[in-house]
Amino acid sequence: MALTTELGRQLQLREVGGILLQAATVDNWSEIQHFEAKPDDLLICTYPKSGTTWIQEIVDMIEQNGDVAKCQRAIIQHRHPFIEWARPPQPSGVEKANTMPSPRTLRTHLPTQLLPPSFWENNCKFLYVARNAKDCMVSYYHFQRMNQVLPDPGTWEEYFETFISGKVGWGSWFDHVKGWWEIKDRYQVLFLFYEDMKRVSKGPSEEPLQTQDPKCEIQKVVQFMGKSLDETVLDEIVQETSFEKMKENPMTNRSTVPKFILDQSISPFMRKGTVGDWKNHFTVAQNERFDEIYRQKMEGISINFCMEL
Ligand SMILES: Nc1ncnc2c1ncn2[C@@H]1O[C@H](COP(=O)(O)O)[C@@H](OP(=O)(O)O)[C@H]1O
Ligand SMILES: CCc1ccc(OS(=O)(=O)O)cc1
Repeated sequence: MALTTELGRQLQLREVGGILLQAATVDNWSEIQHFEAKPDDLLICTYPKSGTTWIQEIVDMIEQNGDVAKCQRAIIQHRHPFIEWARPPQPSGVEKANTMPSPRTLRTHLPTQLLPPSFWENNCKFLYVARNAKDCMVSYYHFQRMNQVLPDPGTWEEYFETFISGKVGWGSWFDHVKGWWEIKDRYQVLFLFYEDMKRVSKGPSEEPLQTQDPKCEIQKVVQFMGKSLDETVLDEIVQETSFEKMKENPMTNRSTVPKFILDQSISPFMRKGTVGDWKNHFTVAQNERFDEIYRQKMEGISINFCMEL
């Protein structure tokens, strides 16, 4: 039984263009590549574990003009079709998107080179959220521990090697972030950072004014979406999309996903939601090695990540 389970976990990822994806996604690749985007589509793009669920909830709250009850209409995974998602016999992400009325908000973890070409051809809006690589690695490690349909991550030391070699679902963090950063001025891209969304605003004596202050970043999203919201609605969105609220919200915390898929007794989906948890995982030697690899892989890229707040 243990062997079957282990084999089942190991067989879930296959490559397309050198990028590991879920096997069912690869089986459905032709349908995904032929997906017909529309000019008014908004695509939420992230590398896994970068705050996808958080930005989805923010976007939905904006779309619903801050109406909390409307955001409770469905679990977050069902509100924005995940275009490369396939798990037969459930409808695929493409099928869900095709039946959705416009204007549509969709989501993807695909790197730029694997995105269905129609998104570029239709000059769609892309909302990209990036998270620093070290916290992303930590979050992905715990996610693979609790996600029973993904490969077992092994020990932290083993996972460190797996992650830097890009042998994880959706490929290398470095290539993903670089790819989206490099196209951002040629297309309609709003490029946000998880760390900016978490930044605490300080008072005159450096005292924290709030536990979390993503209002400025939320305002950027509102403008990007071509909307305008009152200050009180913005404040409501800040409150409702805080880590603490979303951790308790069954529509966002994945508590409806069965334990044989996501075992939250191993690690909760809403785990810590902080910047800098990597310091509790990286050894000094791993940190030095990672920084050197980062320098090499991100050479010439003018992107700055905040590693602690
Ligand atoms: N409202 C929120 N504020 C801050 N972090 C959040 C959040 N909602 C989810 N997250 C964090 O985002 C990560 C999941 O990302 P994704 O949705 O892309 O899978 C998890 O990180 P941690 O594992 O570091 O806690 C999760 O806790
Ligand atoms: C292949 C790993 C993986 C990563 C993320 C997934 O979905 S979600 O972003 O948590 O909804 C699924 C599989």
